[in-house]
Amino acid sequence: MTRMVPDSIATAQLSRFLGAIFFFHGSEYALAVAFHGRSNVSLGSLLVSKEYVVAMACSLMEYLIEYSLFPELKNHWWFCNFGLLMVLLGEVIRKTAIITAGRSFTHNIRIYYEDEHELVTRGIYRFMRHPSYCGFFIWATGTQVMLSNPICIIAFMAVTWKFFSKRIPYEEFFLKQFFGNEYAQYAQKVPSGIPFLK
Ligand SMILES: C[S@@+](CC[C@H](N)C(=O)[O-])C[C@H]1O[C@@H](n2cnc3c(N)ncnc32)[C@H](O)[C@@H]1O
Repeated sequence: MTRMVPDSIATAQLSRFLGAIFFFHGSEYALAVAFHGRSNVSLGSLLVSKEYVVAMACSLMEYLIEYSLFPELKNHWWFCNFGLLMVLLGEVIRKTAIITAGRSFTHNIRIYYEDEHELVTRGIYRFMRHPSYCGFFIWATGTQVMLSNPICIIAFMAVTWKFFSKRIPYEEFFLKQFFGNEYAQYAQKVPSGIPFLK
């Protein structure tokens, strides 16, 4: 006999998902304002791009389709709770990175050196060069584990990985220009923080 998923479970899962999204974007914007001042922060710091909205809409679609066709797929609470843990861990790693880097952390990659920009190698940056990307990678995958979305778990991991595989070399090209040998030595010693990216 098929075990039906009561609507209250879907409500709880979707509430967690929406809660995670609102918290993530709200806190990104709030931290940007705290470090850079409201007049220097645009709505871009909410980090809501067209591609991102499409990805999240697809994940909701996958959830609703699977919920109506295979409700038992959504009924593994240990798996959803594991996703929630990933979301929390991703948030902690990312926000620790933002707070550690302070004014050196900008949502847009700096392509010109500014006086307030110091090379950060302390705190969480001692263990990985791109902790905020590592945190986002775990957070984004966690949102899909939370929804038990098999297709989007793989798709989110692949798309985010590809995105960072292009962004990191671009960002580091400028960091090497700004900080020269100091950054080159740091990059040799410390891993990126994204699986399979040096
Ligand atoms: C979105 S932040 C991401 C920072 C870092 N990649 C991370 O994942 O934590 C991008 C900005 O941070 C700056 N940045 C990256 N690593 C840095 C470091 N170790 N010290 C200072 N600034 C850094 C870059 O110059 C860029 O303007």
